Amino acid sequence: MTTTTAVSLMGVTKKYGAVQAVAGVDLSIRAGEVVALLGPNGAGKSTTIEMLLGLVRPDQGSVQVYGGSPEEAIAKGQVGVMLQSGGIIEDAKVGELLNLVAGLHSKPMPVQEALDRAGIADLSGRTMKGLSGGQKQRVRFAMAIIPQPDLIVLDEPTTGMDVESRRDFWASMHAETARGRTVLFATHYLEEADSYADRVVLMRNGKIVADGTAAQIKASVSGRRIRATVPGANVTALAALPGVRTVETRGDVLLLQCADSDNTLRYLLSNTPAHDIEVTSADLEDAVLAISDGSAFQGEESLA
Ligand SMILES: Nc1ncnc2c1ncn2[C@@H]1O[C@H](COP(=O)(O)OP(=O)(O)OP(=O)(O)O)[C@@H](O)[C@H]1O
Repeated sequence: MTTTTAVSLMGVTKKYGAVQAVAGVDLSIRAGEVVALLGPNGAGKSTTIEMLLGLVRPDQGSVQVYGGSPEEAIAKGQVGVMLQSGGIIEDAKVGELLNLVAGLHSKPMPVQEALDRAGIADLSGRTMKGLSGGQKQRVRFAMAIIPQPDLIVLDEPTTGMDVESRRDFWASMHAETARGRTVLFATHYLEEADSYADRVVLMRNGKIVADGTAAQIKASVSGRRIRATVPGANVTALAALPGVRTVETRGDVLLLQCADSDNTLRYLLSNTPAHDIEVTSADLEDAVLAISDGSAFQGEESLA
């Protein structure tokens, strides 16, 4: 069986004035994958997405979507897009806007179905400008799925949503991925990447610095976190212990990141009045922090 490549970026770069927004990205996404593009502000996520959609032309490199140009894939209705802003007529009613979008595509799903799938059937008669940020995001989601696309691209889709709306949104999204759609979404939320993506692509300074499952990325950061109450702790002495990466204090509570937790525990129990000790594995947040400050990997492509 051949696997279809949905997206292929090769050697893509983009500079804005002196800012190297994207500094050489290679990314291939197979049909059916759900990929999170994760990274801090200014990492180059939106620029990468804009190049993938043909909205921004790369300085160098090539972009292919389903084997053709992004423009061709979009014209064929293969790509549904949900960007952070734009695409909305503030004076239009939700239903009217969706009818307008449906009219632009050759095989749209019925507007009522898009409303239902986005969980906004009750908003059909409402004017866009009266909606909350989270409700507008759901309308954008409905607009993205109307063409019945093979690939859905979402740039920070849950910005402006509260926790419950985010959960509902991802439930709707899950129904789409269960239909076999390929999804690429940019996010700042680690738990979204962890919970909803098959694959996490971490960007920093315009480059991909890690690419793998959330579990692989977590595993790349060996070590443990120790939390303990240590009255009068000598932070300098603890920070100097072999295997201790960082020490944070919150009153008498210490948080230690350690490559060698056994050694650190032995020290704490023998040399300090430490109590209420908890030891936990590094989580995705630790991994991302470690990768982002460059301490986890020597090479850029360790997981790629
Ligand atoms: N149109 C533009 N003109 C000038 N600079 C830009 C433009 N778009 C992006 N940049 C710059 O390129 C860099 C990458 O920006 P980009 O928006 O791609 O990052 P991001 O990872 O999506 O960030 P965020 O999470 O804040 O949305 C930033 O330094 C940004 O200021």
